[in-house]
Amino acid sequence: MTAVTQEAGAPFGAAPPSGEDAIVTHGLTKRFRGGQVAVDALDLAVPRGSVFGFLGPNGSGKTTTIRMLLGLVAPTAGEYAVLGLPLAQALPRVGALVEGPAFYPYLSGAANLLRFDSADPTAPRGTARRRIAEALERVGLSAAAGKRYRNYSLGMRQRLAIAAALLGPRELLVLDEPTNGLDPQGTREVRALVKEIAADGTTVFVSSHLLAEVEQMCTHAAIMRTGKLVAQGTIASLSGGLVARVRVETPDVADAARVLGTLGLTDVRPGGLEVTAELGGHAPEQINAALVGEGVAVRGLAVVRPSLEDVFVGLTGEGFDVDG
Ligand SMILES: Nc1ncnc2c1ncn2[C@@H]1O[C@H](COP(=O)(O)OP(=O)(O)OP(=O)(O)O)[C@@H](O)[C@H]1O
Repeated sequence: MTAVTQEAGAPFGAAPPSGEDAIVTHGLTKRFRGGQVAVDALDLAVPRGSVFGFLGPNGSGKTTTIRMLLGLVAPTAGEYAVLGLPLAQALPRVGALVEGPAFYPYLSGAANLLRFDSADPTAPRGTARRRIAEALERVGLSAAAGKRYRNYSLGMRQRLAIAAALLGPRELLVLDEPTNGLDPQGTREVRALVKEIAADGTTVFVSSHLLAEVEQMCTHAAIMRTGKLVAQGTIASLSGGLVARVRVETPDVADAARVLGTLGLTDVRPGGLEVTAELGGHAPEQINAALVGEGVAVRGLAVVRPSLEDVFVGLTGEGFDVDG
């Protein structure tokens, strides 16, 4: 664990068992000069093998946290461990994309990666070509390896940036807002790539201000608000505290409410032209069949599952789009 109160890079406890968390922080805090607390006593646990979404509105402290984890910014207080190792030993096993790397527009993707690789004094020269070919292969750019960077699409450019972070075997990939500024196609490419990389066994820690993106792409998430952790856990456990509801659109509101009650659904709420109720363990198709069987005119039936946005609103009383 790298602690502010002890020598930087000191390990946390004994050598980690293989199941240990990829990232752990305790009370991690960053106060900038001028008094701004960007990260406030953060306790984070990122399980190995997870795709961990670090979610928060702009200014909530995501980039500052990532910069601390990578040793780019010194914490004011608290401690952290990356891969259970002293930071100097951990970093060669960590690929990171924090600010997009500067690529030369007139060089090919492969030539740009070669420049990147050459700048790494720990990378053995003799195997550079193989490393680059493997990184390009991993991000699906083998066929475009010889194409000039300036002719790459936005998605290809970001995949090349991720390839630069994957030069060498990595146990952990840290991506700061990797879909920011991409077009829809590029966003799809990067999201798919993140899933592929995770499927190969690499832990991915990815920041985002997009709730839906984290819900789609990640197995776990931590939700930040103005430097503080609001909640963390698996995506299912985060929204598990909130229950799914069924919504029936019908002009026969009273009859529909009665049928839902008879079926054993709870918290039945009749409205203008709809009735909602907690779904519980009921199958939507059986609810529909029962309603129709009782002569209720069903215009629409939907299951409304709680989203991370509902979790955020439930925990903070605010919409997600608050600015830190
Ligand atoms: N070098 C700095 N000096 C002073 N304040 C800073 C510095 N860097 C960041 N901050 C402030 O710390 C807070 C958190 O910023 P940070 O960039 O970590 O948030 P973020 O969640 O990554 O947001 P974004 O997605 O907009 O980058 C913000 O209020 C920001 O203005």
